[in-house]
Amino acid sequence: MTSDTADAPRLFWFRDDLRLDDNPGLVAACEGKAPLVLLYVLDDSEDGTRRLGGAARWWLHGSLGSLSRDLAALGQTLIIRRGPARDVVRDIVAETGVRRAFWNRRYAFAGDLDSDIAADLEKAGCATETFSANLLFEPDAVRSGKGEPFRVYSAYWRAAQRTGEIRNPVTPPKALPPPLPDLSGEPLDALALLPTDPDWAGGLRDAWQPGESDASERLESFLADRVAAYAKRRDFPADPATSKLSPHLRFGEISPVRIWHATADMREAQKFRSELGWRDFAWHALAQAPDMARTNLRDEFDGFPWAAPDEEILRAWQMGRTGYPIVDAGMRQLWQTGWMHNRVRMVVASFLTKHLLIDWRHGEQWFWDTLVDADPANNPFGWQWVAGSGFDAQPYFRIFNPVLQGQKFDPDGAYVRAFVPEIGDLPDRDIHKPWEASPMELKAAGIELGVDYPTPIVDHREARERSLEAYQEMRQAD
Ligand SMILES: Cc1cc2nc3c(=O)[nH]c(=O)nc-3n(C[C@H](O)[C@H](O)[C@H](O)COP(=O)(O)OP(=O)(O)OC[C@H]3O[C@@H](n4cnc5c(N)ncnc54)[C@H](O)[C@@H]3O)c2cc1C
Repeated sequence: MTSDTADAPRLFWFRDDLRLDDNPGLVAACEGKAPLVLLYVLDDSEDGTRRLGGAARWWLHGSLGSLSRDLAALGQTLIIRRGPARDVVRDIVAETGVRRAFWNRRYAFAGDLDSDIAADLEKAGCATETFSANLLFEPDAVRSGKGEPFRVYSAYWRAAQRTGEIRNPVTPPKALPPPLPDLSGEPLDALALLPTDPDWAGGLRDAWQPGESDASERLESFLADRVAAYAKRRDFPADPATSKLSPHLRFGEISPVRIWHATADMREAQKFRSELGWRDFAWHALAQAPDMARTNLRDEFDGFPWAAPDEEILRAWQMGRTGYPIVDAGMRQLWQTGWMHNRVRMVVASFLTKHLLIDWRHGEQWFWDTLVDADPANNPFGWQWVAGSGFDAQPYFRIFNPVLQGQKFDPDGAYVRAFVPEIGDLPDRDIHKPWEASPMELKAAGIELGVDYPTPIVDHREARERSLEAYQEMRQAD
């Protein structure tokens, strides 16, 4: 390396790794004294990445604000720019004379885009160095004995753990090289990530604080108070039993490697750690099928006879007005807080695809727009898993009964009462099936069914038969 290159400014490009702790690319970029450009690019061009939905944009605003403040405390500046990443990165390198660029790796379509950008930069005389930072095991690192990727989680996870030690986390830099004077970006507000007219984000503000420090506090409190009961209580949506780290992980405010090592000596954390394995597995699947948000992983589902789109029915599901309390509670939790409990995600996704026979892509898109943790791998993976079209999926013919799911996982109705308050005065016996309450009970609870709360939009038994027939039709056509 010439001294010219050693003194030239360096670039670290932040993407889904909005943190200082355990950020290998950032640490490498900080070696030496050359000035450092710290860049974030908001790319809505859909070239290699998916345009973020509304709730995720709200989160991103908070996360970038928090990162900017943390960097400012170390004398640095986050340069925020907008536009197709390929153009923005190429331009900033030309503008600043950067000769070495660093980033943490992305995968699937985003990985292809990064390879194109690296090739552009090499041509312009700028070397690139990339790092593993956001998964425990990168998608290509886990292979069967025959060198094949996996389609079954249990085999994948066994093989992953045989591939060797997970790297040690790196500590955050104590000091950062100076910024380049006179280099400017856009103010965060100019990205217009927050909703204004109307401002629907009140519930999100009440529920969350994006940013690295809240992520690590959440991990600490989870490990101190809740991890021991996680395996037993994680399916009960009224319990604060899970970590709620998903949006922090989605935006890389906390590293899975940091979490892995923080739980190394906790036997009781095994189940929790295996959920991080599912996250890796979803990325392993996305790397095999980058179009997973649009294309069935099992192609016999291409012939599935989904119902013709019915806006009114879809709207009832989206707004939590199906008449099935556990489904409605989940959909309202999502709308109000930008998050939904995992068990209930499975129930509402099953209800959409099986009871309503609506193509899973409609649900996936709604989640993409409304979840603060909307994730390019986990979201389509979760939808295809429930719909039956995915890798290692739940069989299509396993159809959740929303009443039984409610009674089993929300036995005293606390979750339903929190999000469907208009039926909150029904006795526990009826809370998951208000249509079976007696006229006297309904009156005592102040409910007129069909007026204050809907009657079920489909009958469970009929819907179940219809969806099993649709499944048979697909199998016969295949
Ligand atoms: C239809 C459907 C859609 C989903 N969409 C998303 C999504 O867009 N983003 C997302 O992060 N998760 C998604 N999930 C997975 C799961 O519901 C959430 O990760 C989990 O509810 C987040 O809550 P938590 O952080 O408290 O999880 P915890 O139980 O505390 O788990 C810790 C972490 O492990 C990962 N994890 C947990 N469960 C899963 C899982 N089943 N699959 C993959 N990773 C998992 C998450 O990163 C999570 O934060 C979806 C699941 C379904 C059924």
